[in-house]
Amino acid sequence: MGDLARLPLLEKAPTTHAGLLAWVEEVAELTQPDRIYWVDGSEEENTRLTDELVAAGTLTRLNENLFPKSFAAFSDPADVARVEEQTFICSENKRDAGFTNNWMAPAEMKEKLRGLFAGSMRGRTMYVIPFVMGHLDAEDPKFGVEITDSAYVVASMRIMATIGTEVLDKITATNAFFVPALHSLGAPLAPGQADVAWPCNPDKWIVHFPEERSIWSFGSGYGGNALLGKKCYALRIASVMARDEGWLAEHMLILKLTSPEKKNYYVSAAFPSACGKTNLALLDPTIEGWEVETLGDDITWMRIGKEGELRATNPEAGLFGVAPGTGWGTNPNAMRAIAKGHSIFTNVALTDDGGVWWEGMTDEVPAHLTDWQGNSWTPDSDKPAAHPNSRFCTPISQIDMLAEEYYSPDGVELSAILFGGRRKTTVPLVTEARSWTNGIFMGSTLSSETTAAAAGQVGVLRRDPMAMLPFIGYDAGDYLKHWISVSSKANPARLPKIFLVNWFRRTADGDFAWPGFGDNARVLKWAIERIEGKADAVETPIGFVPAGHALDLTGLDLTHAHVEDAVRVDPQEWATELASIEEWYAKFGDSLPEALRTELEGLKARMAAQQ
Ligand SMILES: Nc1nc2c(ncn2[C@@H]2O[C@H](COP(=O)(O)OP(=O)(O)OP(=O)(O)O)[C@@H](O)[C@H]2O)c(=O)[nH]1
Ligand SMILES: O=C([O-])CC(=O)C(=O)O
Ligand SMILES: [Mn+2]
Repeated sequence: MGDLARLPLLEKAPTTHAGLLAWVEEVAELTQPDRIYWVDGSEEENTRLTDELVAAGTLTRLNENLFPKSFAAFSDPADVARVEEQTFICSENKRDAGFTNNWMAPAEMKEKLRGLFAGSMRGRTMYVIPFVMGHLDAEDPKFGVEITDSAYVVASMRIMATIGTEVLDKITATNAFFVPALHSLGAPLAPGQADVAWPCNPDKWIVHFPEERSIWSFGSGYGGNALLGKKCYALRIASVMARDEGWLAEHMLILKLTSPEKKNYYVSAAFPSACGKTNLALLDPTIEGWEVETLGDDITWMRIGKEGELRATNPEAGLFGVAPGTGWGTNPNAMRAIAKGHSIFTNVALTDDGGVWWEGMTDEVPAHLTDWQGNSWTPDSDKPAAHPNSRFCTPISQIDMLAEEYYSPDGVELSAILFGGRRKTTVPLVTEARSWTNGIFMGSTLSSETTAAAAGQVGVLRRDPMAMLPFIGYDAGDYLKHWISVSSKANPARLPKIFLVNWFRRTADGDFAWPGFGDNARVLKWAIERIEGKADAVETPIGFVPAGHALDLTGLDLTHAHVEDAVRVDPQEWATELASIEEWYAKFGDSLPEALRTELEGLKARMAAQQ
């Protein structure tokens, strides 16, 4: 302890992990906080921190009878979503970041960041949050330590991950490697300077050093920019770890489906941000006899099991879900979980009785609200009451339908993988891939119209491979090769079937071609029946789509012709699509796996044969 005595800020450090102590000291020297606080993760600590956040005006305490132990936060209007333009993968070589990422040389970026972080925590507390993504008792637990000057981040990380003393003790006892994840709001306080409710900096930098496995995030307090265990670690850094260690880190939900015959199936699904993962994960089936339970709603780690099966786990402990559109009608399971409290809402509207509201929560629109920017709001207002990317942050354990397998470090064997996006046209409701590699092709060419989950224009069509475009921590072509190489180690008979889905196709009248939400269980049923060799399909050049009569429409006001329309493969639309896919693949240059180019050639040939 002799060394520690020279570090007054670290005197009471609850660890002897030399690497961790050295890093905490280095960061404290750089950022100059008023004090250092080691987060223990306890209930008592959470009460204290949230009390302080209420006093500071960052959190608004909600009506205890409506949402127990819950709070609302309202961000700076310029800090409402992930900032992809300011997100960087700083690998040693530019080539290793690939064409899908922003890149800067690590030394240059470090110099820039050191300048930004210098003194950035003045007047604030520096919180040290030990955390683990996935199970603490996993064979190879994935540890991280987030240093942040935001107590809102501490309270949110407590919901989203396992944090605190039990994690730190294991890091110390096993002298474990941890991902150093440094976060600052970039809003130091001069002596006597009053704070604002949502401190942040107009200059935002979300930076990853993949070889070092470290994260530096500056200037934002929001979601995926600031809760560094989530997108930054569990996807971007983890995808690099996964490449090196032979597994996959994916932007996927996991659900468990039980058939009327009581057989269990596990399904994962990759959809881009705000394209329906949380809703599908918490699905309330509208067909008799089929049951859904949840394992995860946003991130899935997959590896090949001992028998060559593909196994999946969810490394997160909470939901950070899109609020608008989440309602008693569309997603009652999410609403029940939220209603249990212990939640933090960001950028939703407040009701006059101290509850929260957002567009789509209830059919009836309240007569008066306070909108997310603090303005008085009535149904006549021309702006939405809640920000389109407003979020609820809720412990996953509050989901009544949480599958017990969520708690198993071994995870579950997948039977099906869905890839999906938000496409008004072209992409059928559901298409079964012709083969595993054809399914990887579908994933690699996945496309979607952009949403409010990231800063920038909404509704622009872009390719989003495996829904990982903003999250692949290395070269995108290498990432696709890795998918092929990992799965080549599986038992081919045990590999899941792959399906492409699109809940967002429109009819000629502009309506959704498919009711979606709970009715998506009908699509899952067809997928499972295909796995069991029981359901009819029609072969198209892009894959197999349900025959009109093959989708269970019991209780729906839809006809077989309606289904045929929803799964139509339109030659004209696909001619345009093929040109767009060619353009997309050209961007990969040499790094595109040959097997996928062959898939594209096959699709072109099948299309041409149809003309
Ligand atoms: N029409 C239609 N809309 C849907 C469906 N599923 C989800 N949505 C809407 O899509 C939006 C986003 O849904 P989420 O389930 O929160 O999306 P997500 O993929 O979990 O989003 P992230 O948390 O950003 O990754 C919400 O407004 C939903 O109401 C569906 O089946 N049909
Ligand atoms: O990361 C966030 O801020 C929210 C999220 O889940 C996503 O955008 O996919
Ligand atoms: Mn997400």
